[in-house]
Amino acid sequence: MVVDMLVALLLIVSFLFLGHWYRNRNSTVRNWPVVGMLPALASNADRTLDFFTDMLKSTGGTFKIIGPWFASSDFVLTANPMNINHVFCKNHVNYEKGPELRQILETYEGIITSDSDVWKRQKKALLSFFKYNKKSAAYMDRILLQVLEGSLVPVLEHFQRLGTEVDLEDVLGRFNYDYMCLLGFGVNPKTLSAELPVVEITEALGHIDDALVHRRVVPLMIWKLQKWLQVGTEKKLRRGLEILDDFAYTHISSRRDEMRRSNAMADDRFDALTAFMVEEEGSDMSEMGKSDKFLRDLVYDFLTVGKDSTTTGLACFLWLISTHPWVETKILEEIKANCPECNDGKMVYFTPEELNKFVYLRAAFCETLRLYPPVPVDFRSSIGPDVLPSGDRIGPNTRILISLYSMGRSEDIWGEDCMEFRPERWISEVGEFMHKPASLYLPFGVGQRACLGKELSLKVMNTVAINVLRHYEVKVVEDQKVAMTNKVLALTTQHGLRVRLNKRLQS
Ligand code: HEM
Repeated sequence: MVVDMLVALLLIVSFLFLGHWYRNRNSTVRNWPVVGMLPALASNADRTLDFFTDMLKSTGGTFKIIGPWFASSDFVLTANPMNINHVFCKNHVNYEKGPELRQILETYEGIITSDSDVWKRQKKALLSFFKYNKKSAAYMDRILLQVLEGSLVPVLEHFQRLGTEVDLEDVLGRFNYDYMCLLGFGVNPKTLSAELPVVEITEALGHIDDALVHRRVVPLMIWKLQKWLQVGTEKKLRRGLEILDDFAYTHISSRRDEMRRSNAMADDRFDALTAFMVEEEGSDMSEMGKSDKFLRDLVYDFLTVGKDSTTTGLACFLWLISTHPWVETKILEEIKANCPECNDGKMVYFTPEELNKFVYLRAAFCETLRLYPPVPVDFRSSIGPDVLPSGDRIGPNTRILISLYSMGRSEDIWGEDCMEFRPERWISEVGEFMHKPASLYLPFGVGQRACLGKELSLKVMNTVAINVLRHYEVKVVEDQKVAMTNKVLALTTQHGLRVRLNKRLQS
């Protein structure tokens, strides 16, 4: 009797298994019973972005990833321009960041993860700062020159004189951090100095990032258990958040004190925190908008949102230029043509209009961000059911991953040479810059949730690039193989960008 039951059970299991195999026999990625596509995802964990790109290539641009049944982690992956336009623009009301992302960040409600009213309030506050008026534009320019002349140049000079190698990504990260602190709270923490000191707050931000990536990839119950036990990345996260809170609240209260004392915003003071506090006064912001927690979340945005993206953009640009000498030659010619008087060794600075004259430089940056978008994958979650232009059906509460990385490497969009770094693809026969439609090229996102710091970061990246390239030849050290992390949240190099700097002879 028992044997009969076992045989029957075996037959049923075999039948189900064969049925499952038959249904999935043509699938690009094997979908196993119980564990779904987890084995394929796990075996490609060190090349997730490239794995996504390969899959999307062989499936026409949209693909459903099935996670283990116990983890409810299925998602739709797409790099189809029409789907992206649909999700970001046409039917954006049906797609939000979703509760899952917020659960990962817990008490922090930064603009990147917020939705509905919280997002509206944060966007209003940030726009009040980013909408350029003369005062804010002058402040942004002044602090950019301050960090460039006061920190970046002396540090690069130091390493050039010593002739030793330096991790340029680390240097650029510190540069951007100091700049963002000045922009965000009017304080220069001077993390960029020749000693490259260990800085508690940036270390804490690193630990927070690691833990958030961990929470994103492991099932919810695993990280909740680790949190409860206070082990691994969860332990570091807790400490990191304490340091961050301390940092943010100290700045908020000292700024409130300053404002109470002076009762006005000094003309030379146009950091975001001060701007938000001024905006608070008598504004229609709710009590929540006026709270210290709201300001803390905005401080967190400033410390995280743009700093790493700008660093990655610049580091990848300088790496690609150093490995494509013919591109470097053209950029140097363009710099010389546009500022013939720039031979005195001083920093040069350009307005956005003047930067438009640097057609080849602009093309080289577009090409860099095409191949290495600092935000490689964007997330959305559906509210109700929908049908994508590709014909794929979307259920309610479905996670959608939009691979900007795969889009930038799509043969259908960029042609057979899509993997080549070729700035010329952005320049017309008459030498003019050729724009690409926002539905095909969107390293800064598109639609309602597009990047608010795009203009600012382009200005910073172009200004730094021009000044570094004018003064130094950047040589990647021979034994370093530069590779990207392939993580979906943010692109960075795996082992930094170790370079030597040779002084350029001014001609
Ligand atoms: C190379 C540099 C940068 C890149 C590639 C980049 C890219 C992006 C992308 C793709 C998004 C859209 C995210 C989404 O749709 O979910 C975004 C959003 C955002 N970015 Fe950037 N960013 C950069 C620099 C900056 C800087 C320097 C700042 C601020 C100083 C900034 C502020 C923001 C903000 C506030 C949002 C949120 C907009 C919203 O959700 O309404 N970004 N960025």
